[in-house]
Formats: sequence, structure tokens, C-alpha cells
Amino acid sequence: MFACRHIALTQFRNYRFESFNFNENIIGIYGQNGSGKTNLLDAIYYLCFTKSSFNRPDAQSVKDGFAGFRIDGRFEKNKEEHKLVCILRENNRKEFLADEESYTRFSEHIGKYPCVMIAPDDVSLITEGSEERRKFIDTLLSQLQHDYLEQLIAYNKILQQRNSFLKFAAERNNYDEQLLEILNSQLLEKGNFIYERRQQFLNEFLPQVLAQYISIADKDDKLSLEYESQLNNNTFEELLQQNLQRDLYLQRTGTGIHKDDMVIELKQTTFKNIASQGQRKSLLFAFKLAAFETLKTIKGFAPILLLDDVFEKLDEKRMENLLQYVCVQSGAQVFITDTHKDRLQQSFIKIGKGYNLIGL
Ligand SMILES: Nc1ncnc2c1ncn2[C@@H]1O[C@H](COP(=O)(O)OP(=O)(O)OP(=O)(O)O)[C@@H](O)[C@H]1O
Repeated sequence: MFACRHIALTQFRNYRFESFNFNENIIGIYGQNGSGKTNLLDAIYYLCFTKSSFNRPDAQSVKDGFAGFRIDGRFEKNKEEHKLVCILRENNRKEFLADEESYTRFSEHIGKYPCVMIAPDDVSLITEGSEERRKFIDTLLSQLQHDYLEQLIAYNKILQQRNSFLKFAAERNNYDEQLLEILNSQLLEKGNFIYERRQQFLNEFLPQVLAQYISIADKDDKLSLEYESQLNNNTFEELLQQNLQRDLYLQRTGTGIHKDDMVIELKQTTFKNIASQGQRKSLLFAFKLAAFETLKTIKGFAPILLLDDVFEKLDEKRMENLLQYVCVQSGAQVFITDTHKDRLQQSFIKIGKGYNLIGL
């Protein structure tokens, strides 16, 4: 069993100082809009990922009028207790401690405490640009394969260096060919590694998303999912060579795995253009639950599930099926937020397992 049993929030978002116990594996959190439900889930996310699930600077999580924040968590993993602490110091320096040891690199923590969050804004995975989908794949793969995360960090660093090089070259109207060759070869090595890992992984993962979709939507909508990469048709080396003049002109690297995407189609038309709200929601859940199942299989235990405001997302029958799955079959500790206490309580009573209900 993997579960969060206690959390204490100090100067974090709307919390001055507050602590919560989670004795059960089904946790309902209710409160009005703006009462801090999402913030509480995000604090658990912080301890699993060393950062917020929102793409926001850490400083924005400090309670207004204060300096620094602290999140203390107690987790149970395979019958052992673990203490995780995330501190943002007054000078904005972040520290992360696992069982009193601080990490030199936060990336070492990723994957040890897996968790999957489903939040309303996540529909951007389907409706927004390719960056959202790459972020999803990278977050999942980084939890599964540590070397993937290391190579991705290195790739992004070299990409930045190459872009600075291109800017400098444009300003000078001249460039150091040898230095460009070094940057290219480093970028190629990391890029090819990431491409192969994404390809291997998505070959297995995307059919699982389709299967989840069919089971949630209760029908096959002729949905198709495909990994799209410029490297599918050309080698990365060829791409860099072919695009050099354009890169120099635009002062940034226009080809590589940082342009990858997942193509989502419904009846051979771009999904987001024709899909109904319900189909979008079903697909979002399909992606997230497939991620959950993959993590569970590979880690050998269920990740924590954080479900923010999902009652607003599905009709009653789908909701019941989903709750049955997350609260019973999944084997996970699950946190569910809602504005209605009664709705949460009624659903939990129907499930017939122990639960904690926390009012904010
Ligand atoms: N840095 C901060 N300092 C103080 N308060 C903050 C900070 N960041 C966010 N908040 C407050 O937290 C509240 C939002 O909390 P949260 O998003 O967790 O609410 P919620 O209960 O999930 O609401 P909803 O039901 O609308 O989703 C807002 O009132 C916001 O002003």
C-alpha cells in the first residue's frame, strides 16, 4: 500500500498553519469554491513531484503577506513510514528532504512516490497545443524511467545552449563550426535516446488509452491516437543539417523531439474540433487512468490518485462506474474533492468502504 497519512501546511497558499490526518484510503474533501481543496491536493502533489501540478513559480505558493512555506508529509509505502518535507526558504531557495536527507538533485525524487492527478484544467491535454501532451508523456515517463528524466533535462539544457549559440551567430553574422558540431552531436545523442524511449513506450501505452476510452465512453467512437515526431520520417541528424539556415535565421532550433506531439483523431478528423464535451472528458480520464494503470503495473503498487472536482465532469452513471473503479478496484489511496458534502458522503456510503471526510 502506498498512502499519504498526514500532511501539515505552513504558509502554503490560503493555509497559515493547518494539518490533516488521512487514516483511510478514501478521502473526501469538501468546501465552498476557493476554500483550499485544490491547494490541499496540490500540496500532496508537491511532495510527490517536488513541485506544483500547476506551471507556477514556487513563490506564488507562499501565503500572501508571508515569506517562505513548508509542507510536511508522512507517507506509508510497503508498510514503511517515510517523511517528506518541502521547504521554500525566505530567500526563495527550495529544499526537499526525504527521511531527513536532502536531495542534491530534485530529479532523484521523481518516481519514488508516484501519483496521478485529474483536475478540471487538465482538459488542456486535449484542447491545447503540443506542449501539454509532451508534458503529460514526460511526466509519466519520468516517473517510470529515471534515465529518461536525466536525458530529458540534459536535452533541454543543450537545446538552450544551441539556441543561445544561434542568437550569438546571428548577431555576429558568423559562427564557430566546431562548436556547432559539438552542440549538434550532444543534442543528437540525447534526442535519439528520448525519441526511442517515447516510441517504445507509446506503442504500448496508446492502445491502453484507447481501451480505457471504450470502457469509459461505453462505445468505440473510431478514435485514433498516434505518436507524431519529425524523427518518424528523417533522422535527427538529417533534420538538423536540412534546417541549419532556417535555424540561423530564426535564432532557434526548429527541429527535434521538443516538437513531438500526439495526434488525436475522431473519425479521421482532429479530435478537439469535433468532439463533444463528454467525449473530451472521457478521453481525459482515459489518458489519466491508463497512466495510473501503467505506473501501478511497473511500480508494483498503486500510485496515489488525486481527483479534483471530478463530480462536475461526468454524468451520474459514469461517475458511479468511475468511483467504483478508483475506490475499490484500483487499490489506490484516493483523494476526491467536491463542493457538496452530501454528494460525497452518499457516494462513499454506496461504496461501503471506510473513508475520511474533511471539511474546509
Ligand atoms: N499565495 C496565496 N496566498 C493566499 N491565498 C492564496 C494563495 N494562492 C491561492 N490562494 C487562495 O486559495 C484559494 C483557492 O484555493 P483552491 O483553488 O484550493 O480552492 P478550491 O476549494 O479548490 O475551490 P474551487 O471549488 O473553486 O475549485 C483562493 O481563495 C485563493 O485566493
